Amino acid sequence: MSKTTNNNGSNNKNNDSSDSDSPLHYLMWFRRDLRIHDNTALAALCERANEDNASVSAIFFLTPEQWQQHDTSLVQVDHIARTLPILAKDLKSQLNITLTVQLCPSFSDCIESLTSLCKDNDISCVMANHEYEGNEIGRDEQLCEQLAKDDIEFVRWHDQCILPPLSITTNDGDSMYKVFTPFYKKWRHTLDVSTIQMHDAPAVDCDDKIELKSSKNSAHTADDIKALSEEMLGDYQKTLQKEDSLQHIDIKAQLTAARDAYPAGESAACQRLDEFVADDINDYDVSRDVPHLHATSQLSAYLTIGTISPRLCYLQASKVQEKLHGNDGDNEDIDRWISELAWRDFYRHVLVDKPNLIRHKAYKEDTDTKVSWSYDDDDFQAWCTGKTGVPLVDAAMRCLNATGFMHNRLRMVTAMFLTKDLLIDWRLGERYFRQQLIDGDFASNNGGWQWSASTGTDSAPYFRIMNPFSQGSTHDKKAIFIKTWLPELKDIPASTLHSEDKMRKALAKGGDFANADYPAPMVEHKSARKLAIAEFKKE
Ligand SMILES: Cc1cc2nc3c(=O)[nH]c(=O)nc-3n(C[C@H](O)[C@H](O)[C@H](O)COP(=O)(O)OP(=O)(O)OC[C@H]3O[C@@H](n4cnc5c(N)ncnc54)[C@H](O)[C@@H]3O)c2cc1C
Repeated sequence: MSKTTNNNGSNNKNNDSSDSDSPLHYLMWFRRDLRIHDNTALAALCERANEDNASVSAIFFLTPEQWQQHDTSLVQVDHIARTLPILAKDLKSQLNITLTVQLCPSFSDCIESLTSLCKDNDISCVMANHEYEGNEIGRDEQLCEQLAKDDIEFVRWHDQCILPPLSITTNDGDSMYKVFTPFYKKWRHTLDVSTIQMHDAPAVDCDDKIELKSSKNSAHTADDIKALSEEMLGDYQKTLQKEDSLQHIDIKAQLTAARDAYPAGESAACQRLDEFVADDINDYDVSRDVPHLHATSQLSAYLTIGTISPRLCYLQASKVQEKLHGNDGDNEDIDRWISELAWRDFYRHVLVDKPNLIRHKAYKEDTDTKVSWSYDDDDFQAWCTGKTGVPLVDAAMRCLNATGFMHNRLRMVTAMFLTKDLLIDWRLGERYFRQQLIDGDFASNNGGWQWSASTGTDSAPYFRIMNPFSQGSTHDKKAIFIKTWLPELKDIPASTLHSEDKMRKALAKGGDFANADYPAPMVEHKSARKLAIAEFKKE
């Protein structure tokens, strides 16, 4: 286990149970790790509590102001809100821990609340899992200082990745990999030669529980947590509804779709993993690029808020690989899926190595001065609303707006279209995705956008620009996905939908589908491609 602490974890007067007869109280601070199994901080805290005969309480802060500042989507906030009562029940029944959920709009409120919670309740040790984004790091550092003043320990554990950020370094020293393939080889090798640690928390023995004294904006039972979370969600929804840029989203329909697709809680996430590993992983390499098949795991929403551990995902996939293909057995499907989990780790490693990314900087800094990005609002709105006249792009954007999810291949296609065909600044697309995605996650989203815009580390070469029409013909041959999301195109043959020239002719005055309620392609791909390449070639 690798951890960071505001002291060395030893000789702390508060944690020496022999010093005093009064029982010790410890606190688990849940953030993006809303699960019980293989939660590194939770396991460490419960083990220590049992050694010290201490009680354990848990806290989660609802931070709507901060979420809004980070463009967290309503569907993701809803997913968190739906998960909390389930977590509260599981903690109580399985680990003898009470979860308190408290409304603390911003991170500075969290620092204040947590400090007074610790003082008021005689809490001597707080544990949490690391978060790697800028504001989160700043919050934790400030809190560390605050708590240290009162000799309260604050210990953080690496938990979000399969292998902790900065742990995979180049062979010649300690620099970080900038390219995925060598990173992946080292990552795989490290996992092959060492046993991966899973951390399951023991139930807490000490019954001397404290009910956290906190403000009226807090809840301690599953029912009260549900009510408080729903109230916060309603306010969050109202705030977002005021934003002009989101007027085209049917928020209620999006919420309903996301709730149907993503039942909340750790058991639901584990069930999804089991089903994927049993039914779909063996076809992954072939089917993962066909959007209408839904052949990927759809675990990202759970991984993002931490209702499932990435190590469990890796272990389950490895077990199937071993069972079906033996110890040395390579299997392209399973290898491919594991490599996607490694991409998730890779982008977190990149973020920790280059914290500037959080300040909206391009990884390849020269692209920030060289490329004259467009900020044309009409073009951007056409992309957001799925009205570009490019069927695969529009179908993907309408799917995102309606469900809060978009298939990986389509994320690449739509991101490339925005940044290369429309030459719009990738940061606008990155933000829009965060505002809609249920799995919105800074590192993976930023990584995906900078890959597509050719501004990132190991990104797509600037001259290799996807043609969104050919992408349709390769990955949605019969246009099943396109027609699902663009019913106005249902009568147009797939071969027409996959050809820019044919579409222009079909939709033009006198064309076969001139009456279709659908615009002609807003740019000519061939000339847009030339312009984009010229921008990147500039000295
Ligand atoms: C422009 C763009 C933006 C993206 N934004 C996000 C985001 O905000 N949050 C997010 O989780 N993923 C993001 N991705 C990565 C990827 O699209 C999603 O993780 C994937 O579509 C989720 O579906 P799944 O769970 O079925 O994935 P599977 O194919 O089943 O993959 C398993 C897991 O591996 C991880 N993973 C897969 N592909 C990638 C990838 N390219 N980069 C990083 N991790 C990956 C995810 O955690 C995923 O759940 C983005 C990709 C692009 C190109």
